[in-house]
Amino acid sequence: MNQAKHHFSSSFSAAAAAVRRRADPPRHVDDLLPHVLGRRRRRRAPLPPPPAAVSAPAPAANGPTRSSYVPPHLRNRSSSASAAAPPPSAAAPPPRAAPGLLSRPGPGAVGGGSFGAGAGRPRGGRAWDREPNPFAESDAADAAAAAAADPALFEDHQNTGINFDAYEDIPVETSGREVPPPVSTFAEIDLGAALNDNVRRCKYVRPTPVQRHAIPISLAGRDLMACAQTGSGKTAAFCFPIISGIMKGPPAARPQRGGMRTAYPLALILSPTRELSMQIHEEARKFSYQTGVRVVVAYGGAPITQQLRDLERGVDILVATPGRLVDLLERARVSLQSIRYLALDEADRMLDMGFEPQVRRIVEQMDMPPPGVRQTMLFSATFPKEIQRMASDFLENYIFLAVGRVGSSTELIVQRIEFVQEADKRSHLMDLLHAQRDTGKQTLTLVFVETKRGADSLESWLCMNGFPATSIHGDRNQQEREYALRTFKSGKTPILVATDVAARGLDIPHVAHVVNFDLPNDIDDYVHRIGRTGRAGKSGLATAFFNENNSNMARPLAELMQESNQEVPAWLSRYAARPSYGGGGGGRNRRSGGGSRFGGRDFRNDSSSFGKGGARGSGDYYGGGSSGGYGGSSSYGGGGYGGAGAPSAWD
Ligand SMILES: Nc1ncnc2c1ncn2[C@@H]1O[C@H](COP(=O)(O)OP(=O)(O)OP(=O)(O)O)[C@@H](O)[C@H]1O
Repeated sequence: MNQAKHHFSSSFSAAAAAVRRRADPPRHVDDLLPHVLGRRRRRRAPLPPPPAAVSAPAPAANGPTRSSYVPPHLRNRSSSASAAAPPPSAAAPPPRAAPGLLSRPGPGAVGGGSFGAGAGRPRGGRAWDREPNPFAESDAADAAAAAAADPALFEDHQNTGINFDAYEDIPVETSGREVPPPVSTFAEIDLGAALNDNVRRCKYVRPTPVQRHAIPISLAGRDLMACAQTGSGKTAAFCFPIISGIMKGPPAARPQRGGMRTAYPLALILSPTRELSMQIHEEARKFSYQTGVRVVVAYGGAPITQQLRDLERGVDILVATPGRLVDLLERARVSLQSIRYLALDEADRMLDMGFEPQVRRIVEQMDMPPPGVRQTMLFSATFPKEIQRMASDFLENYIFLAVGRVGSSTELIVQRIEFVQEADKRSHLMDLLHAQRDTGKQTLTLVFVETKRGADSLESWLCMNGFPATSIHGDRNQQEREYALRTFKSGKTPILVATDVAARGLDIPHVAHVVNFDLPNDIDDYVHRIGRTGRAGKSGLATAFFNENNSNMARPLAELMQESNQEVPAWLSRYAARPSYGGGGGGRNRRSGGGSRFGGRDFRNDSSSFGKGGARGSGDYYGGGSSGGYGGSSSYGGGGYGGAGAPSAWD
């Protein structure tokens, strides 16, 4: 075992040494591990032309221009409404527009009832509002990089997908009736001029595979259950159709009931963590900039008063964590009766035992329109069949989309498993960090541990040993959590020690290395954790420390690694082959046999299921429920999640 540890440590050091020998300083994690990545390395595309060209497109001579753009659902408004709210004009900003604050349609102008009918917001009086430019920061960074002629910095702000070709040969499965065909380019999709402008501002040159398939399906009004690998662009895949649909849809009818201060969003996006909700909100704000579509976020741990004020100013898209949303619904400050679109990000997490009761309450027991009336989209990188079965309650005549295998990890992430005894973990981590430091490259490292106490103690120990670190977990207050993320992102504390609260969805640029200091008990949690690196076509490195305590993970890990073309250490294969160590006792870790995820992917095609809801209570949901069952996952219980049924500690 020590031999195995030694082998991998030395291969890492050899990689680092090889990097040091290079003439050019390495700028990428590919450079960190040339021996591993050599066989898969792709040449980086030449830098595209300066972004100024794409961020400020010249209006077409005859076609519709941004200056004449009026969201379609406003075009047939009554003359009194139009008199009160002149059409928006990006070309003719209001006199008070300041740099970075561009004009947008005023609250009375867009969204009809959705913009706070009965929500107490001024209607018709104010024609223009000031919408902070969500691109200001990246534009400034681009400008600074261009001025400094530093191509490295410049490259970091490209979203052209340095290695997006990596996704091209991924197998795609769709099932369901009359599946709309995929598209190859954004130009083929009628998203609307204002949203197209934002796609360009985001520097998305072409859609990722999940976007190519999911966006046409959603634009066709179909319900969707979509599974695609971490970092492959699922956020835009559900945001674009929602924003486009709201822009083009009919004005919302003013609800008859409800208090004067009740907000009536048209779309609801639910996500499991506060930080992920904040991130989706930021993304959605960029996508909806100057479209007149207003996005508000509500999550726990932050003062509710500001969120109430935001809601009062009007909301089309509400991004929320379940706990805070239930609170708002109970106070009658939000009504779901106008909901047209429901999206669940990390849908499998939202429907496992920790969240399911709250989510069912929101979706089924409040005033939300039923499936078939609203449009529902469920997205995740992992989708166990038992969760698919539950999720089908929320859907009507839906299409199932799998980009890559359900629950697989991307080949962009180099996975390494090292045998490390508990007592040696800290010194081993130190070796890795030293090797990384020796490369001279400033990168971010995310270290996952199992418990909140473990996170605190590892953070202190790292700091004491000269490695600036911070931590995020459920016992830290929201301010501390946000501060930790900020200092990590900025590189001030380039090591973040985290529980599973940071495992899902977070898109942090420059995370080059994820270390599973403690492995989770659930292979899906592992997939999400390592997915914090190797995103958007970039490569990444994930190292996990394995020992006897993780024996139930041997088989699922070996299978996952094999599936994503990783070298499986011989000792891990031997562990995996032991009948008692395979994690084959059922529960979530079972990847093969029994019609689980390794076989068919849409549970409706599984011969053991009987269509919608037909197989509930049988098969792999309750069956085999020994280890690794839903409530028993210590990554949720002991880690950041506070135990099954207790997500409110961190939402
Ligand atoms: N078409 C595109 N072109 C270039 N970059 C893109 C495109 N679509 C998304 N991205 C970028 O890819 C990154 C990952 O996207 P996103 O966070 O939506 O991934 P995800 O699939 O939701 O991942 P996870 O499963 O971890 O939640 C983001 O930085 C996003 O800006």
